[in-house]
Amino acid sequence: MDIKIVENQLAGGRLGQQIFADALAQGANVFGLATGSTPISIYDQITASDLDFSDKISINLDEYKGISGTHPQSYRYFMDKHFFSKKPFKASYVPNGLNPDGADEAKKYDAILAEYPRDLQILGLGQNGHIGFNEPGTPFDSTTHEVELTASTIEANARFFDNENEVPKQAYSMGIQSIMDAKQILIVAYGQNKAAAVASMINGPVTENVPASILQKHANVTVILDADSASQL
Ligand SMILES: N[C@@H]1[C@@H](O)[C@H](O)[C@@H](COP(=O)(O)O)O[C@@H]1O
Repeated sequence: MDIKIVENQLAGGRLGQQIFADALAQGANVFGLATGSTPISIYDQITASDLDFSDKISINLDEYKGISGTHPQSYRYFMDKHFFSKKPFKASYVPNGLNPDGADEAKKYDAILAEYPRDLQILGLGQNGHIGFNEPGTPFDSTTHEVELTASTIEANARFFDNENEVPKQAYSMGIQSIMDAKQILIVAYGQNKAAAVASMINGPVTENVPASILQKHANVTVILDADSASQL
C-alpha cells in the first residue's frame, strides 16, 4: 500500500485529481466511483480541471434500495450533483435503487462490471471498516449483492436525512471481490473517527470483520489520509 498523508482535504483533492489524471494518461477507460463526503474534494478538483471523461465509463459502488435517482439522498443524485452534471462520462452506471428484486439487480450490475473492467476504483472508508456498503462479515469473494445496513452505518448516514427513520435499511453494493477486481484502487479517509478503521485496514489482520483489510492483498493501492485518520498508525 502506498500511503500518502496530506495536510488537509484540499491537498487530498489535488492528489486524488492527479491520480485520476495519471490513470487517464495511461489509457484508463473505466472508473469506479464512490459517494460520501470523503471523495468530494477530489471530485471538485477533477470537475474544475480540464480532464475529459466524455468517452469514458463510470461505475458507482453502491446505491440505497428503495429510493429513486431523483431523491436528494440517493447516490445517483449525489453523483449527478458533484460530478456528472459538470463533467459527464459517455455512460455512468449506478445500481438501480428502485429495482425491488435484489437478485435481479445484482445480476444486471455484475454483467456491467464484467463488460467494463475498472482501471481505477476510488473508495471511502466506513467507521467500521466497510468499503462500498460491504459491512463487517461480508465474504471476501462477494460480488454485487443486496445489503442489510448495520445500525452504525444507518446512524452515521442519518445526518444526510431528516431523521434516522428515513435512512433506507437496505442497499445494493458491489461486492468485495468486485472491488478487488479493479486494476488500481485509491482509498481515502479523513478525520479522527476513521483512525481505528485505518489502522485495522493497514496494520491489522486480513479479516472479513474489517472489509477494507483485504486491500492489503491488492497489488496497486494508494491510501490518502490526513494526520487525524493516520493517528493510530
Ligand atoms: N456507502 C458509503 C461508503 O461508500 C462511504 O465510504 C462511507 C463513508 O462516508 P464518508 O466519506 O461520508 O465518511 O459512507 C457510506 O456508507
